[in-house]
Amino acid sequence: MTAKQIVDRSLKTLPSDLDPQRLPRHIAVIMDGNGRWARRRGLPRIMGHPRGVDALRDLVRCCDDWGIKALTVYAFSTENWNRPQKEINVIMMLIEQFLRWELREFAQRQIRVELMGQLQDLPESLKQQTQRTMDKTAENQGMRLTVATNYGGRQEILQACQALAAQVQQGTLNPEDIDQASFERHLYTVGIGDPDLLIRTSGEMRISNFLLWQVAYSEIYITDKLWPDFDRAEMHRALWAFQKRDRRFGKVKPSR
Ligand SMILES: CC(C)=CCC/C(C)=C/CC/C(C)=C/COP(=O)(O)OP(=O)(O)O
Ligand SMILES: C=C(C)CCOP(=O)(O)OP(=O)(O)O
Ligand SMILES: [Mg+2]
Repeated sequence: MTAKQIVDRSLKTLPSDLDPQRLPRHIAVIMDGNGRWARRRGLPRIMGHPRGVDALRDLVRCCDDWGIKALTVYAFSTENWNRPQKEINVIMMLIEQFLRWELREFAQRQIRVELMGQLQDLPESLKQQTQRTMDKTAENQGMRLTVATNYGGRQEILQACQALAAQVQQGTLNPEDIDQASFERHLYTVGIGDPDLLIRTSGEMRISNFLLWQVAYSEIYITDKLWPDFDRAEMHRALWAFQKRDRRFGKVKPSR
């Protein structure tokens, strides 16, 4: 075996200092910093987004190789419509290409892909590709990849409230019976659950309207790396940091 093959193989397996029994089941990622990555190279900021897709492709492979069960990535927020139209078009085109070009790999790896957000407001061709990709991967039994597109946490919570209010109005639900479980059944993440680990790149210390309800007890890992520079070494650091955390969920440890 050549040195390169040895390195390639070692990257494919979970690093030996990580405990496979204590991996986060669900990881969510705010892929931030594409614009700054391009500007730092003297390029127009939209040139960062294709590099962002490359980083996403490798993250999907990495999570699948290392045994992560669910990955949710933030591709376009409800607030991102306020960007220049040219940049919006580039991001929409890249998401559509990603959903089309990766289909073969999704099949090989048995990855089930879904989009979440206000999908009805996306461009027609992206909506069609979304449907095709979701249909073609619906039966896959491996990792679940969810791409948050035209997603806003506040909007998600509001639409859950509207759905519950409609049931109350129809007389099929008592307001007193609304609890966390019934509320969560109306969130996009139904069936995937809350992220155990939330990663944000590019050093910003904020949530930016991502998974507001679901991150209540997520561990948060923020790196200064810009999204296009995010790689397996950084993922290794994020998982290592996660495994060092003491997740208490408001309780105290029995010995304390
Ligand atoms: C699913 C898929 C194929 C996605 C397409 C590519 C991709 C990674 C899109 C994310 C878009 C976005 C708003 C990134 C944040 O960087 P930024 O533009 O906010 O960068 P900045 O903070 O440096 O300005
Ligand atoms: C990664 C995505 C899709 C949205 C969050 O990044 P933004 O760049 O839009 O967030 P802010 O820094 O403006 O809060
Ligand atoms: Mg940004």
